[in-house]
Amino acid sequence: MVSVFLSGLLATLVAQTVDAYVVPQGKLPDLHKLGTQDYLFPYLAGAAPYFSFPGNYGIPTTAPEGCEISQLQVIARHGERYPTTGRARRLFSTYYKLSNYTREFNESLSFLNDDYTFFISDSNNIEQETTYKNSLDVLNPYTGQRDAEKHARQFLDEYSALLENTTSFPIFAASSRRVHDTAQFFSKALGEKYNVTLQVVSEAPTSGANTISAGNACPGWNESANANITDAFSTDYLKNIASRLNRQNKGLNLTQTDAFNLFNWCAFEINVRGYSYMCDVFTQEELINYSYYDDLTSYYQDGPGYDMIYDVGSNLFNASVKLLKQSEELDLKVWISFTHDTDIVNLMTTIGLFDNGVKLDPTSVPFRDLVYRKSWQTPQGARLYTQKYKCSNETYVRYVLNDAVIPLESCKSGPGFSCPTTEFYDYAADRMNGRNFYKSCDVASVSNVTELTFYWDYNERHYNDTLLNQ
Ligand SMILES: Cc1ncc(C[n+]2csc(CCOP(=O)(O)OP(=O)(O)O)c2C)c(N)n1
Repeated sequence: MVSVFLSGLLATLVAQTVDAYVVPQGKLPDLHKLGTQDYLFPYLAGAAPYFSFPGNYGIPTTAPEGCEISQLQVIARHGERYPTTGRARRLFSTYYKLSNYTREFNESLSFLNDDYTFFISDSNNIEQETTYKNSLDVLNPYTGQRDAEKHARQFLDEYSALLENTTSFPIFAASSRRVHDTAQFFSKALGEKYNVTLQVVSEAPTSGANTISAGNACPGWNESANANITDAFSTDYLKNIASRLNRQNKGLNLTQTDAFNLFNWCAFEINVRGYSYMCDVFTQEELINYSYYDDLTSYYQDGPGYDMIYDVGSNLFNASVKLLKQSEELDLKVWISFTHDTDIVNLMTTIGLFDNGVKLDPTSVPFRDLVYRKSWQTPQGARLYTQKYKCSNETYVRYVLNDAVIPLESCKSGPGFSCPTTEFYDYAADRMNGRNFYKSCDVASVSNVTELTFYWDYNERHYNDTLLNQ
């Protein structure tokens, strides 16, 4: 009797354990495609899964011989995700067009003939991080959850010494749900030794300057400010894709907008499923055009091509420099924050990491002189590390973006191509001279909060803002 009861209990337990891991299995024939498309990621406009920065000179990211890290700041993008509401709407319109096609598909679209299911199968997932649970294939190696967990382990591997005397510390997250979830996956993956308090800092415009996401509190920003420049980029590559697919599939009526959407289909399907046959639609030339269009629009909307961005990025840069200057007095040596891609791009613009003064050319793809490659800078899970280290009696600052040391072109005389702090503080002051986020963005129209304080007042305020699906 007891043994019957025990075996019943065991069966229930096993069923529960197994059930906890029930996620879609994926299709067997697609096994060979899973996790094999990394070579495309640098061309997918930052929508593809994480990849290390390709412009890497191999400078070790660890502190140079004889030097010791005294402060680390991490600012990271959320991980792999489902498309946003706007993107999903556009993707569905192209998907409906294809799903209403009544003939057999040919050539690169023939994968749609098989029992293809669209990768957004539950609208609740829109805007959200991809996880083991909501991923469309149990073997998807690119979930945002896994990325954050792996990042946490990599961080511990390199920097756990900085937490030697600190087991309780804050991690800051903008209040977007996917950003928060990434911060939480990261925090949990640090292990039970650490007691992390997530500080969820509002990204609503009312938070004004006290935000990790200045881009969300900048009413003065105008998406079309430089549209006259970016619109000059030829859309022939999109027309070519549409006409090739229409030629191969009689009666199909794809437009150049559909062709543009297919790039997002390719990128986000990889986030969700771990592979995408849609990526095989493009030629290398088309991928290059697409990624350059992303560089170009980012440069003129969120980078050095739009003067206001130096003010926007100064909100975080100013706080970062303040933390660096206070490193001796502060108990905490590690400052970790999570936010959106544009905020990191804005920050890097003010820092001047990818600004060689050459304005991006909208009339053709540059090869030799292109240093502003947004499509390389902020893939899903992107991470910018600010390192401060001490060697003998000197201190230095340098940046590591997505596993690659990116020296400051005008200040790199220190060990490991770092910038001596004495010079760095002047450099930073110069970059932010006359810059004012609050004024330039007309923040006063949405908030009276003029200063970023969360790094200094989190202990009293306990930031715990409502999460937003944006
Ligand atoms: C300076 C600035 N203000 C406002 C915007 C408008 N804006 C567009 S996207 C975005 C947030 C980032 O969203 P998303 O593109 O979904 O990036 P992700 O969350 O994937 O990192 C903002 C604030 C902007 N791009 N730049």
